[in-house]
Amino acid sequence: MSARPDMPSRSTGPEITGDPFTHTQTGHVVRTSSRTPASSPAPVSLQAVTKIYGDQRAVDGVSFDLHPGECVALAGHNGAGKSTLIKLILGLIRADEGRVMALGHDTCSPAAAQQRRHIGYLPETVALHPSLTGIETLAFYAKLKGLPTKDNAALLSRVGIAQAAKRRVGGYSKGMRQRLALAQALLGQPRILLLDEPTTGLDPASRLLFYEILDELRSHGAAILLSTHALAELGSQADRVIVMQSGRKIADGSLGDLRRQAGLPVRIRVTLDTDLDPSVIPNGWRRLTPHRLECSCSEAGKLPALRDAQTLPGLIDIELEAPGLDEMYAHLLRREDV
Ligand SMILES: Nc1ncnc2c1ncn2[C@@H]1O[C@H](COP(=O)(O)OP(=O)(O)OP(=O)(O)O)[C@@H](O)[C@H]1O
Repeated sequence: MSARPDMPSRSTGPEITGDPFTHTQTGHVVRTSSRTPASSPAPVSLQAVTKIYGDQRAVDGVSFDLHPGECVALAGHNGAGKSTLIKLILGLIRADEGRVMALGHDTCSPAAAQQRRHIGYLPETVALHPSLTGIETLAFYAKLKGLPTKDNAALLSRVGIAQAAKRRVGGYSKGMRQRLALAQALLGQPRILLLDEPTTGLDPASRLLFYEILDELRSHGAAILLSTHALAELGSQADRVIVMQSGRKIADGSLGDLRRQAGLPVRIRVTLDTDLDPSVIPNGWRRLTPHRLECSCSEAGKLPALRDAQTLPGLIDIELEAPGLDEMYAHLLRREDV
């Protein structure tokens, strides 16, 4: 791959200052990630951005920054506004209100067009020409971006399809096409990478390779935004998760922040080797079977409940079940519906 161009010398996005909290429209507050330093320039900055189609607010007053080396997952149901946000950052569409900055320029300004070669984009639906070979496809995209083609063979190798470089794309499997599409997004080692549903159609091995590539790009300082429905899968790869609903940003924070904020119960289950007398079941516990008890408690109530569990006669096992990402995500969305 070619060397990464220099980062912009000054910040053009708003400084991250005193208030580390995101306030949602229903008054809920989520602490934002503390990982990103206030001094880093934000390669992407959205300020109160709205995009309207007819009477539909596809994106409604959304603000956030993406920092160098940061990977942010953009989650939300169908129609939440994820792809529209990505198109706004790419400068493919214009915001009706607010401002979208990428690499120091308003994305609708003529100067932004010069910067687009430093932005990698993997669209949700990948349309590759079936009669071109893999290496020809990359050469085509490199030319569009005004980049040299000398590193393209190495790039195909990086995404694991070097052996198919000279085969026509029409004969590629779905996973191979997705890998090739990822390779075109990586051309020129982008400083911003926008990935729309990137793991759709990838098998487990391809996913692992994809995560490995994400890590590598982050370590080179790329700012990555990836949209997903599969929060349980991709959320754990991200430094931060932004949850969208009906065009609005309803949560923004690390997974830990979101988990704490959702306040979902932790479940503790114990197995006993004796039939327990119901009169000795501690407060807050319920009997699942004569040998199994369960307690649902808050994070704060976890340790006291575990202490209770240890006093139970005939204890042979304790299982702890934290709320899953999908459960937390569903809870955040439900909460906003109220
Ligand atoms: N060009 C357009 N013309 C009219 N409405 C549009 C257009 N693009 C998007 N919308 C509407 O804006 C809303 C947000 O769409 P968007 O594609 O951003 O959602 P999404 O979160 O990416 O959904 P999905 O997960 O299904 O891809 C939807 O209601 C959609 O119908």
